[in-house]
Amino acid sequence: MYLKKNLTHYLVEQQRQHGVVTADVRLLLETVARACKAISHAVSKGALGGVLGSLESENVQGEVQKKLDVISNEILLEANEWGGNLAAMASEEMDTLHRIPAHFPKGKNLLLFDPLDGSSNIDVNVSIGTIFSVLQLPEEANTRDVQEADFLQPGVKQVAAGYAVYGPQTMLILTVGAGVVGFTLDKETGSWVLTHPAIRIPEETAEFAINMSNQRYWEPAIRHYIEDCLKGKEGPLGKNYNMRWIASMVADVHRIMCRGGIFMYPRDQRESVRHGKLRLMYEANPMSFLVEQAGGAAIDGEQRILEIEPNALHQRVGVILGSKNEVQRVQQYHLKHS
Ligand SMILES: O=P(O)(O)OC[C@H]1O[C@](O)(COP(=O)(O)O)[C@@H](O)[C@@H]1O
Repeated sequence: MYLKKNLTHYLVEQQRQHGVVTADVRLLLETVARACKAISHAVSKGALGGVLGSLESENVQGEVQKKLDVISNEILLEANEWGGNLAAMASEEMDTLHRIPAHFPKGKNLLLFDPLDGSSNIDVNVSIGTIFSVLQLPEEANTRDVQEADFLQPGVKQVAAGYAVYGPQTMLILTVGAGVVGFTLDKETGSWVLTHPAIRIPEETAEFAINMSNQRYWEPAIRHYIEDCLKGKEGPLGKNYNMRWIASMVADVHRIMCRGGIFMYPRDQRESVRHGKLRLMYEANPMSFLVEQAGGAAIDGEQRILEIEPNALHQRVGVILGSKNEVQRVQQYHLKHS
């Protein structure tokens, strides 16, 4: 064997032997992966490429955009416009949907992405990533212009999801609904090599990830849970917990994919930010699909995230995901304290 199994080989197998991915979704995923390579290249240049720092613009959420947020968004749009596999795209960085221009063939899928997640880490050389989700275009939209409402499908309808993490290695973690696999970018050959053929999240953990500085805004359930974690072996949970917080969801979730843990960005008690920080369509849904496919669980507090009926493209939700038994434990705290 001279060549290691790569992304194309894996996807062709999923299409031909297992029938879990269609030809157009396979080609679409290859294009997204190609875009991630270009983003990885831009990220790795840093100050040498003049790509660090902020712009004067704000995105639809009122957040200041980093240069690399905008560059990554452009790369994903440009790579995916002409392939004929998509009807429209939606991005955390754009106010509304982006229809495939009329001079390109219109496909039957929808792509959603957070082009560069973990903005606060871009300029300080800490891992960041790209998150993406693929939905099918509803039948009735084939004969008319795509609308925002066509994207508002619950996460269980996703046909594929994944993320690329730009860290010490560049990796692509992917699900097409048949488990979770991981590829490492071989920068010499430019190939996404299958290095993690069956990612599983351990059911038990004693490691949590949460931004502790928001403690005063948490719901009572999360406050009680963390208080009990901090009591360690002598407390009601009977074990000593460790805390990790990178502040890039991609990197925090990737750690959980590798060794288990629980990640929380809970809902906020303040009226103005009641729904939490993370976006359902670009962050919570794709990550929940991946986590469940790896044997973990993902809830907003009480409810399974993948079953939430979305009401807006940029909707925010509480996110609690990771090792199954620990997520269920937090769900119990919610049932008890709500
Ligand atoms: O600044 P905080 O509260 O630590 O938030 C960090 C969280 O925000 C995010 O960076 C998302 O926000 P951005 O999309 O603006 O990057 C997540 O990746 C991360 O988990």
